[in-house]
Amino acid sequence: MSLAGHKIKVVCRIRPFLKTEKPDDAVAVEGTNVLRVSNPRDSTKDVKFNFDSCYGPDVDQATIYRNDVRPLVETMFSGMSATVFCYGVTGAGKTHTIQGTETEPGIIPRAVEHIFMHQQRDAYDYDIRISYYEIYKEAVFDLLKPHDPTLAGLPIREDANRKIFVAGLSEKRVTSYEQFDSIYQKASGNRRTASTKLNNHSSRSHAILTVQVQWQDDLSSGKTWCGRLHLIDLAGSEDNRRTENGKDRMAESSAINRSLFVLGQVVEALNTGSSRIPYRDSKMTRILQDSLGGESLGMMIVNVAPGEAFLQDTNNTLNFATKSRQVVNKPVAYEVVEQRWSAVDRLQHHRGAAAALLAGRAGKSAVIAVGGGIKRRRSDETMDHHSGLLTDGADSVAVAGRQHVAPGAARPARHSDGSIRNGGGAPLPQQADFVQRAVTAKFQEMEQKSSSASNEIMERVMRIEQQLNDNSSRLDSRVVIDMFTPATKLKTSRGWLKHARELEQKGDLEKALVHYEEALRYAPDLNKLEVHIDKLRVRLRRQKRRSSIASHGAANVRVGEREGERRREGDSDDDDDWIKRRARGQAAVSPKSLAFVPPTKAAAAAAKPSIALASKPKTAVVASKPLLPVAAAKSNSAAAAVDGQAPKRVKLLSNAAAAAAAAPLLAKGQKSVVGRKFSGITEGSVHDRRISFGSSLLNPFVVGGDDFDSDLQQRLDRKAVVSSALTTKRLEAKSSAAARINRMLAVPPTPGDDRTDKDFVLQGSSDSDEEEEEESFKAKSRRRGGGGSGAAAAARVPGSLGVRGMVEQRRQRQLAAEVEAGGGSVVEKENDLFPQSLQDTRASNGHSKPQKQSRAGGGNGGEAEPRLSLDQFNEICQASALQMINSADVKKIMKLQGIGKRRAEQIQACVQAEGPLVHVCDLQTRLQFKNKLILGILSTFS
Ligand SMILES: Nc1ncnc2c1ncn2[C@@H]1O[C@H](COP(=O)(O)OP(=O)(O)OP(=O)(O)O)[C@@H](O)[C@H]1O
Repeated sequence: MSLAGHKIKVVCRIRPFLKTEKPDDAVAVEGTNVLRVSNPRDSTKDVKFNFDSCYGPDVDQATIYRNDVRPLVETMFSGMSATVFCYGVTGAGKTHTIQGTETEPGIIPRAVEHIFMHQQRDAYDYDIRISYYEIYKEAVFDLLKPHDPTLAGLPIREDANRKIFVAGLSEKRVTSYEQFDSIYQKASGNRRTASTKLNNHSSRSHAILTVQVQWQDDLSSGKTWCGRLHLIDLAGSEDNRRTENGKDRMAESSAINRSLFVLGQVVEALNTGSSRIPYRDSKMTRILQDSLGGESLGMMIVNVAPGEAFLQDTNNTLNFATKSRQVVNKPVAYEVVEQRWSAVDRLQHHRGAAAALLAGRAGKSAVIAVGGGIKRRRSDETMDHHSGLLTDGADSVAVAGRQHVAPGAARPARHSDGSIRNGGGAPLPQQADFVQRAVTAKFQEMEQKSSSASNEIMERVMRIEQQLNDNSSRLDSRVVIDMFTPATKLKTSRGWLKHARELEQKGDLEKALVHYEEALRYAPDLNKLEVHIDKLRVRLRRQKRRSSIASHGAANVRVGEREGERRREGDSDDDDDWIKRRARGQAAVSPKSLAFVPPTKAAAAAAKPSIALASKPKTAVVASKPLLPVAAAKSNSAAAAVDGQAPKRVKLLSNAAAAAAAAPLLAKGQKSVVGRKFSGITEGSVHDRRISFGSSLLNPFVVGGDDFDSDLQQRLDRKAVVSSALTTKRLEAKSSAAARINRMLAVPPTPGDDRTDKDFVLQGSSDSDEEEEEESFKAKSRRRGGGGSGAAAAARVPGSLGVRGMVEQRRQRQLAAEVEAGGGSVVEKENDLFPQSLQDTRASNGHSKPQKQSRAGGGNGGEAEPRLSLDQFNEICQASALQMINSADVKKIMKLQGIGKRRAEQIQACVQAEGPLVHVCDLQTRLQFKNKLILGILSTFS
């Protein structure tokens, strides 16, 4: 039986005036179902509302129950679900209506009493259970259990019949009204209430009591029916200006108002036929889902507070109630409400299924009917359909406790070999025993499987729910994965694995690793995969190290080529490209760094070797013109090797020479050897460079010999020791630099100071600052080819000699000295500073000073220039920084380390207002700059 569209029943009740209220006639009942309300905008006019029933303030609880609620409760005994909920503003009498008082019991006690009376009257054995919970601040709490603040709210779920239920909610079986009353009173004490300005016992939550009645109408039929009654006391909508709620009450109030707002939206959506009904937008509407447009019977009691004071609220409430009246439910008839299988039914079903299975294995179809003489149930039919094992019961004969085969159907027979085959006639007793045993065993097995599976599923669901509650704010990926079934996990894992393998085959190890790791997340038991991932990680690390070494090696050589230029990461496009090409075997050496030509015959022919290679060179000769001073300083052994018979180590050559040296090897097809050796150079060079600063005989640009690899290996082994020593050195250097800066900061020199530090700026130059200044200007103008303008020079600030100016000055003086001493002309001179100091280094190491061919007649008569000490260099930095600062040019100033536009403008203003700085440290006194910043400025040039 099913009821066609059933509109929600709306009943209106006006509470009497409280003692504190001043009576008026703003709201009144006319007849039995009309409510007259003064128009809140114009009190001279009235607004009328029609409802199913309207009750004035003097109507008692019993009348309302008898007239409207009782019929609904009765529907329970037809296996239906019904919901009664009270709606209204705070203090309108909802709790009074649904719960009542001891002297005036409300709907709940009356309904339960009615159910028990029904039980006594009927012959059925009713199983009555109650559950009671509240929705407090959008969380569901079980009221039948003592309140535990540490517990998170319970989740709301939907069962297979799309019925809403609260997972994990406790149910209590009640056998008498007294028992119910004691439980209910205790549970009501757990409900959250508080005093507000409008209600001393204001409900702060929505409370839902569910009474479930279950019974079996006929033992032989096995039909179990279940009717449910939901009695809901909604919290009242609140105007916080009137309730004067505090912070806590406000939070509760906003949750209440929000859920009531969603309720309004649900009703609106139902009335407009919207495709989306926002039930899920609040817990309360989710609970009411079945009662609003669902399959329950619904009734809303609209509680109205009388008096003008509530007129606006009353109007809103009644408008909403009017809209709700249009909501149509489609209650489902009791015959499909719920059907439970008894254990006997299940056993019989499985017996039948197993017997059919056996018959099927025997090669013949069998039509076996099962059952104890009872009529077929709809659920049986469903099972039959799914299993495909049982056929229409109309053809079958069912006798309790025995199996019967349909007339004409094949029957199993026992043959001499004991096997069961198809045969005619009635089954033998042995056959019946055998089938019975097989069926029982099968049944037990299936039972076990299904119970363990359902246990497992339940456990999983509970675990997931727990995790979801624990991680309500964020959905952890573990939680998400846990939601998958084991089969899905495995499938997903396989998908990741497939992709990972493809990527690995393509050589994209990094991505492959990520995919493998994903696969492992879904299938953490795959030990082999774990091992494979570990291996892949090692491979990847190696690969990265190699490529890092390669790139550093290239950069290292580039450092040599650019002679002291600071290596900047990211400017190695060509080298990166080269590295890639090298990996493909298309390039031998970096185009920028080493002068190693591509292995083409044309290049080989074009190149003219400037050095003879040994007859059986075991190594490639790789060279680059520029040398780091230290590399050259350590190149004695290499030079010796060049002069010797077996050039196992060869000094760096010019680019062309290196190309020429490499060409024969390449031409002879020793590309691989060259490659390997080159690879050795590249790989080793990073470490070599570091080590060569120490004591190694090899320098980074010299390579060769069988012992190279072993030597390299040894040095790599010592890498850790050396690098830690280097770190210590660097730290020492840093701290000493900092100390120096601090010294400078402590006693800032002034232009008038007597410089006792002979290393300062220009060693051996004029004693006075004026002379020094003049000298620097001269040097500057000389560097510019004498074109320096006097005005520009005059604008220079004392002590602001630039780095280039100083270098130029020194060079000029040296040249003059050389010309004076040797009388020869300087034909060509190195422009760079370092080759000279390199020579000085060699000289100071006791080696004969090599004479450059280009210095015609130069001899070695020139006075060796003293090395530029670190202090000198710092002073140069200082001077340069000052020059930039005193230029008062924002753009220039901004080039200093740590100086942004704002600071630069500050400095500019300061210089313009107070004149040029004498010392960078003056920034501290003038502009309150920190020492750290001054250190940064100075480091611009270091
Ligand atoms: N029909 C009635 N007869 C007598 N007193 C009533 C009636 N209805 C309500 N009251 C009284 O009005 C007051 C407020 O009622 P109640 O607590 O039921 O309001 P409420 O709508 O549940 O408020 P809230 O939403 O804040 O919980 C109570 O003191 C209650 O006793």
